Formats: sequence, structure tokens, C-alpha cells
Amino acid sequence: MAYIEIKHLTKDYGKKRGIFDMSLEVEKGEIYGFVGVNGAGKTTTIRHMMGFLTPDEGTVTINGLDANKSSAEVKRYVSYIPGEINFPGNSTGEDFIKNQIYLSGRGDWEYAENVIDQLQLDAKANVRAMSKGMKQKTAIVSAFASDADILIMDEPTTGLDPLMRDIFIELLKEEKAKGKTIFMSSHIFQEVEEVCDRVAIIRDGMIIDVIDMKDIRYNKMKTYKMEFKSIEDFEHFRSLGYDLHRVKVDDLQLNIMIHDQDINRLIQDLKNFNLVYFKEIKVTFEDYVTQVFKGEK
Ligand SMILES: Nc1ncnc2c1ncn2[C@@H]1O[C@H](COP(=O)(O)OP(=O)(O)OP(=O)(O)O)[C@@H](O)[C@H]1O
Repeated sequence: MAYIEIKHLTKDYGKKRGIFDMSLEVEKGEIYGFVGVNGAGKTTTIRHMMGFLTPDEGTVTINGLDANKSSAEVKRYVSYIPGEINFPGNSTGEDFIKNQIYLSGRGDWEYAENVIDQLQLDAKANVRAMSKGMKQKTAIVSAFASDADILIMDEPTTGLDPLMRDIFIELLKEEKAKGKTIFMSSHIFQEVEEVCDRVAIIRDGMIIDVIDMKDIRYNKMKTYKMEFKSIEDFEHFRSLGYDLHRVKVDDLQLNIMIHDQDINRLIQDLKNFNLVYFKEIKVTFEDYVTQVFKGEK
């Protein structure tokens, strides 16, 4: 059984809003991304995982326990960063984090200090006086320092500047190295691409694709773009039977899709042609998702 299992989860808010017949599995030790536009259903799904919402249909199980019926027990395994952070009370960030570590029964203040330093958080500030970014950092420190087995995070980098986002990504990698299981929603393709093992794409409350990021990172099908010096060369190359795309006759440019195993043949063939340039077009995760949304995948 997977560490986190969502089976046929449905929460129908009417007028096609909510989540519908959603199923996914997260293995222990995975970083699992959850990507979709605003209103797609990410937060609703995550709230079910935390046991805050009761499903209309279906189940969420975490480590074999029903996330709704056994929510108190499940929370022993889980650290959570909500999408909207509102700290209760009037304490400093430091006191809040220490309290969370205490409640977790496992956490580590020394590690918290390390993360505070890395994120350059003024933890002495009162949580009520904190900016959005400071609140986000406080939530991140407390989630990481609580040393839970599972981290569930709803758009955890909201409010962080790009430098802090990079530090956060590095911290995530450290958590993964410790064997933590991480589920995070995001709309920032770059961060998802960098850290996630698998990514589910959600649209209109339904999962429309689950991508193994290895297929994107280590895709053996490559696309190269080239421009020819003469129309004769351009036409001659077109007659060789390669898989061509975006052929622009006026610019003498085209893209070729080719498997790595055929690259030597291409290089041999190209010796006979005069080129202006030749470059690889990298397929990013964003390109892939755009194709999924356009129905091309
Ligand atoms: N309590 C509720 N009552 C009625 N509709 C709701 C409720 N909660 C969420 N919805 C609707 O369900 C859909 C999914 O919302 P959800 O907040 O899960 O999306 P999201 O992907 O997290 O979006 P965002 O990135 O904007 O937070 C939206 O259309 C939203 O308006």
C-alpha cells in the first residue's frame, strides 16, 4: 500500500466546483508535486489529506490510516503548511516554532535555528507583525523542524523571493535525503521541475495527467533547431525523411525530433550541409504542461 493513497475522492460544491473522483498514490520517500491553475482543486484536496474536510465520496489514507476518521493519529506523521497562514495568538516566531516542536514530540530546535539562519528569518518578531514572506518562512521552519515523516504543503513558496525560493528547494532536497515524503502544490513550474519525482496535473477538480519527472529530465527524444544557408540545402534536407516540425520556408529554419540513438546518423548527414546554426530546444516541464492543457499529450 502506498504511503499516501487518495481513492475516488469527491467533494462536490455544486456548479462543477470541487474535486471529482480523484485518485493518486504517493510512495514513501517521494516528492510529489500537485500542479493546477487557481481554483483547480488543490487546496480542497490537501484539506482532505489533513482531515479538515469530510469527503462526499472516496477516501484518503495516510500510512494506512483514514485521514478523516483518524485525523488526530495521522497528524502525528504529518507537518503541514497551509496556503493561507494565520498564526494563532500573539507570540514571537521563535516561541511559535518552539511550541510546534514541543507538540510534535520529535522536533529539534538546533535544526530550526539552522533553517532560520538559512532563510534569514527574524524569528524574534511577533507573528502578528510579520509580512507574508516572514509568516511563510516561520511556517517552513516549524514544518521542517518538527521532523514529521510527511510534509504536506500548499503553495509553500508563496511570498518568498527567488533567492529564498532557491534556499527552500535546497532544504527540500535535504528533507528528501532524510527519507521524508513530501506532497506540495505549486504553480511555479521551475521549482516543481527541480525537485519533484512525480507531478499530478489537476484541472477542474480532476487529475488529467501524472508525470514521472524522469521522463522529462532524461527524455531520449530530443528536438534540435537549425537554419540552412541556402534553399537548395534546406529542400535537400527536407527530403531525407527526418521527423520535422515548425518548418519555416522563408527563414530556411526547421526543427527536427530525433531519438538519441539516431544522433550519429544526423551528424553524418549534416556534414553535407551549410548551416547558419544548430541548437537543442530543451523541453521544459512548463512546455509539457502547456501541451497537456492544449490536449496535445
Ligand atoms: N467551501 C467551499 N464552498 C464552495 N465552493 C468551494 C469551497 N471551497 C472551494 N470551493 C471551490 O472549489 C474549487 C476548488 O477550490 P480550491 O481552493 O481547492 O482550488 P485551488 O486549486 O487550491 O486554487 P487556488 O490556487 O486559487 O488556491 C473552486 O472553484 C472553489 O471556488
